[in-house]
Amino acid sequence: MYVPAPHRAQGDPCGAGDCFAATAAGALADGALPEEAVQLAVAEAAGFVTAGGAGNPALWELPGGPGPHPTEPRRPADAHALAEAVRARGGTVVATGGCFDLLHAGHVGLLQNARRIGDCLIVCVNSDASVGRLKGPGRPINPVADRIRVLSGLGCVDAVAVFDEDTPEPLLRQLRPDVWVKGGDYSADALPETAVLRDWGGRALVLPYLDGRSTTELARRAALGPHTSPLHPHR
Ligand SMILES: Nc1ncnc2c1ncn2[C@@H]1O[C@H](COP(=O)(O)OP(=O)(O)OP(=O)(O)O)[C@@H](O)[C@H]1O
Ligand SMILES: O=P(O)(O)O[C@@H]1O[C@H]([C@H](O)CO)[C@@H](O)[C@H](O)[C@@H]1O
Repeated sequence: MYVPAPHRAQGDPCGAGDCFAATAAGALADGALPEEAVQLAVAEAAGFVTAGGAGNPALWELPGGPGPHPTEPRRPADAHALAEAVRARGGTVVATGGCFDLLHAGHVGLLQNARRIGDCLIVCVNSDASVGRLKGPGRPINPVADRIRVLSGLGCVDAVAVFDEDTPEPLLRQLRPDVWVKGGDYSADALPETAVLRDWGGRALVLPYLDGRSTTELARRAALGPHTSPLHPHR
């Protein structure tokens, strides 16, 4: 399988192989297909070389300098700073958006697949007021602080940003992601975000939809309590 580098990387190639190997191994460990892992590793190594390779300590030095570091919990990055940093090293910024009220297997599959597309995944989450206007009375079930915490706990999510408007366009104009992702319950051509991304050459994608999973359905089943029928997990 031949995977061309996304761009001709000018810089110190020292460390590019290690960057490739580490990225590919991590992607495979996250469940990526071999071809996905190789594509991701090629893009990451090209970005590493462009950003100065092993000669640029900022790419490999731990915050606070060399030496043993406590395994402190990963703090969610600031979405705007993350997008800037990834773009500066030639990486691909992927973003998605939604309410993510009661997180379910469909959400997690979408987020994991979205992360594999680029070099970071930023989740744009509707504020509580925005969810209430969109989803109706009694929503959100989970306040935004909890929705942020749950999303930030997923290894595939690098940062979360909240927006209060009815649609994420103003936030997208600030983040300028290369790729905008939604689930298969949407059509990319019909998304209002598609036109916004086109302003800077970005593109919108829809990814596979896991049938039978939705927050609404989860809430309905939870309300039925023990009388609810079992979900058919194979679907
Ligand atoms: N079953 C699913 N499989 C894949 N993606 C999904 C699934 N359900 C929702 N998504 C995607 O997750 C994102 C957040 O959607 P949302 O929070 O509205 O989920 P939902 O479960 O449909 O919620 P609700 O039932 O409240 O409408 C959207 O991009 C949506 O396309
Ligand atoms: O969780 P949902 O219902 O997928 O989130 C909504 O998605 C809309 C979509 O991106 C089309 O614009 C968005 O406009 C809305 O603000 C919610 O995020």
